[in-house]
Amino acid sequence: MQKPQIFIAKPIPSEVREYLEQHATCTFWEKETPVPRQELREHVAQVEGLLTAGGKITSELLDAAPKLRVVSTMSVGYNHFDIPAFRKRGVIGTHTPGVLNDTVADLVMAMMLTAGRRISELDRYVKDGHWQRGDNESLFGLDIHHKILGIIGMGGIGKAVAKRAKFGFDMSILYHNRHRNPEVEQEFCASYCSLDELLQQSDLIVLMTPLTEETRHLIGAQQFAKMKKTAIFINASRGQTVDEQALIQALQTKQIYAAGLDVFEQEPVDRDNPLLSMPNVITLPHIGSATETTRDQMAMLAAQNLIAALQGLTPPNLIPELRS
Ligand SMILES: NC(=O)C1=CN([C@@H]2O[C@H](COP(=O)(O)OP(=O)(O)OC[C@H]3O[C@@H](n4cnc5c(N)ncnc54)[C@H](OP(=O)(O)O)[C@@H]3O)[C@@H](O)[C@H]2O)C=CC1
Ligand SMILES: O=CC(=O)O
Repeated sequence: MQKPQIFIAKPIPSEVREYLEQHATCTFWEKETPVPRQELREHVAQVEGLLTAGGKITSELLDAAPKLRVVSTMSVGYNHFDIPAFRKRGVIGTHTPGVLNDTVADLVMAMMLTAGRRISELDRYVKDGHWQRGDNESLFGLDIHHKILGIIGMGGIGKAVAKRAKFGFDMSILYHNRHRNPEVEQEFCASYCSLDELLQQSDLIVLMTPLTEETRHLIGAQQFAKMKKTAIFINASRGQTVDEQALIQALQTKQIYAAGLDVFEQEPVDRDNPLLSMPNVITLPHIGSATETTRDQMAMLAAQNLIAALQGLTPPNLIPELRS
């Protein structure tokens, strides 16, 4: 049987490359920079399978790809896929849930601790030579342990955060999803509550929902107004789940204490974005899953999803909305 043609739109580890070459005729994009749109259009016009990571897969791109049968993204989020367009054309879409949960949760914990104990700010303070003898109360921060953590989006990553927070830091867990999850409630003694209750009661708030039409700007001015003045807000989901102007205002007016952000409405973030000059805001370049081990696992999973679907099998991680 002839091997399918595939385009791999991002650099991948050599063992994943070898696996793909066993099963398909491959064209690899070798550069770290994203494939320019026109080049992507030319490549997808020739292939049955695409392995990607972030660029938008629109109906216009799918129209330019008459042979394309499968698009596999090396990410758990798939808000860059036009799902109705996939459905209409019968294109299969896959993603990489699970393998990154612990790595993203570690980063969320790191942001909570960094924001609470002001680690970035105080690191700068020492390096800039401001440290003097004596106990300086202006350097004090907030505890994380034994506090109330509210998780909005208690899915794979949310649960990995809850585990660390409950068993590592003795925190009490509140959560808000569209559906209650009795297992989560039992495992972490977590309490289900409305979004408003969670915002009002939590000392730390972690936003971990996918980006959908329902969650776009889920957290805006009204929601920040409900938070405690000592609240630490962490977003590692997608930038568009938060109204960034409202977040800036909440920080400027001290409605909340601090924020940890791995994602922004516009990425890369604008250099003149006010969030970048606030000492109580941790800013990271969307690196939630970015460890070598986890990225290798994600690349292999994305490759296995792609090949399984091209072979007519049900891929391990078919996008939920595309399951029949
Ligand atoms: N910063 C980074 O590098 C990374 C970011 N991400 C982002 O994190 C997101 C979550 O990943 P993961 O945990 O694997 O996803 P899951 O699908 O496992 O969990 C998502 C959770 O969000 C809940 N949810 C969905 N819609 C809503 C809503 N409207 N209101 C409240 N809760 C909602 C779901 O519960 P229910 O269905 O009951 O509502 C579910 O529990 C990804 O989609 C991605 O955007 C992921 C990896 C890395
Ligand atoms: O943002 C990363 C992802 O896996 O989704």
